[in-house]
Amino acid sequence: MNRTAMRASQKDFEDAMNQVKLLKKDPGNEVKLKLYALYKQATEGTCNMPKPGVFDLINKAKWDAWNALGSLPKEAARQNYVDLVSSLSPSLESSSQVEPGTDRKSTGFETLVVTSEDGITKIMFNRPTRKNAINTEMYHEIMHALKAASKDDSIITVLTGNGDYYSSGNDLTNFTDIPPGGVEEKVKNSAILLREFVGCFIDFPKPLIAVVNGPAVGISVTLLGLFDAVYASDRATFHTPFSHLGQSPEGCSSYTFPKIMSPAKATEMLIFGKKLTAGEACAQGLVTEVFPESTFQKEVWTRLKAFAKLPPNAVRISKEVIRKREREKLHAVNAEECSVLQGRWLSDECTNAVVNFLSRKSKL
Ligand SMILES: CCCCCCCCCCC/C=C/C(=O)SCCNC(=O)CCNC(=O)[C@H](O)C(C)(C)COP(=O)(O)OP(=O)(O)OC[C@H]1O[C@@H](n2cnc3c(N)ncnc32)[C@H](O)[C@@H]1OP(=O)(O)O
Repeated sequence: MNRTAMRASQKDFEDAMNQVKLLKKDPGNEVKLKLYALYKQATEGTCNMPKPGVFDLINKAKWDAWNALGSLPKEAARQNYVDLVSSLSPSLESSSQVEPGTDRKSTGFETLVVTSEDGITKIMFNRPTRKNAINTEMYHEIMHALKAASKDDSIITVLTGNGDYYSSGNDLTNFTDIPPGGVEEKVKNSAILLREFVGCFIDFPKPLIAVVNGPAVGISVTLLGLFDAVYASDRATFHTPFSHLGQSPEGCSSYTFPKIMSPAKATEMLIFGKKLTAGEACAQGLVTEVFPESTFQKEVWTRLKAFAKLPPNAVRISKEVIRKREREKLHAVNAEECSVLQGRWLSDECTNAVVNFLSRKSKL
């Protein structure tokens, strides 16, 4: 069958939507407008929205692109969308072989499930049997997912965990994979990776929201200081046992935690490894609100869906106004923390703690 005779199925269409998020290169505004218009036409039909005001430049450009499609049938719009995405990404054909039951999920991630719906991109840590510990692949995939989310149509981005944990932090087996260049090379590359990883959170342009479904450890806690809101189940705990692990604070927590919760309270967490309950973390300002486990998911997602209906430009611009003064400072803190950690990772204190965990002699 030639392409014009083909009719893209709903699944082809959804695969193409996911593929757009994985594009390595920004396709540019013109193509993005075309994609937007075809998507709206394929899902809602002829443009039925009131024309935005002249000063609402972005929404007016979107409206114009959609309206220009006139009464193009939904099926044709769906096919044109799939064809356009396929022309942007030669790998679309092969990646359309997603497993059954993965509709609406993005493909290509090993350690995450990424979905985008109702104006919300959800990035879910997906290593539940390892308590969502963050291995090297997951650091890379989170960065990739955040970069895609910063450019997609969503209004807010949510991080959450699959299973009983939010995340147990850095996967301690990351310490065992030593390259031919030796431990010094490993430490240097890990510091570069960590700096880039935390940098993605510092620079993220849309509201970033953590839905903390269970215990959180290490870097998954420290990063919360860079989020715009943190909603927690009353089952969640917050633990940063850096001294116990012979390590030192990261994720800009050496700067954000004393500001959020006072220097003395930050000391208890970051130096003495005090584990906070969700209620305590909320009282200290690290958590925005705590919900009973029985109603957590329902209440939080209802609230997030309402946030995602707010005018996108106002939301994005407000985040920029709130965050921009601190950005340079946060990058400097991040660089310093990573540099200090390089020394820690080479220390006997750190080596012993990791060996004890991996040989099952210790747990938090
Ligand atoms: C040379 C330098 C390279 C460094 C590369 C670094 C890159 C950036 C680093 C950024 C700095 C980050 C710092 C941190 O995040 S510090 C926090 C690290 N996390 C921990 O120390 C947690 C360790 N885990 C535990 O103590 C327990 O597992 C836990 C209390 C979380 C849960 O206990 P529970 O009894 O409920 O469950 P299990 O222990 O049976 O867990 C199930 C299996 O999952 C494995 N697991 C869990 N967490 C981790 C982890 N963080 N790393 C590796 N593996 C983990 C656990 O071992 C179980 O596996 P098995 O079934 O095989 O036993």
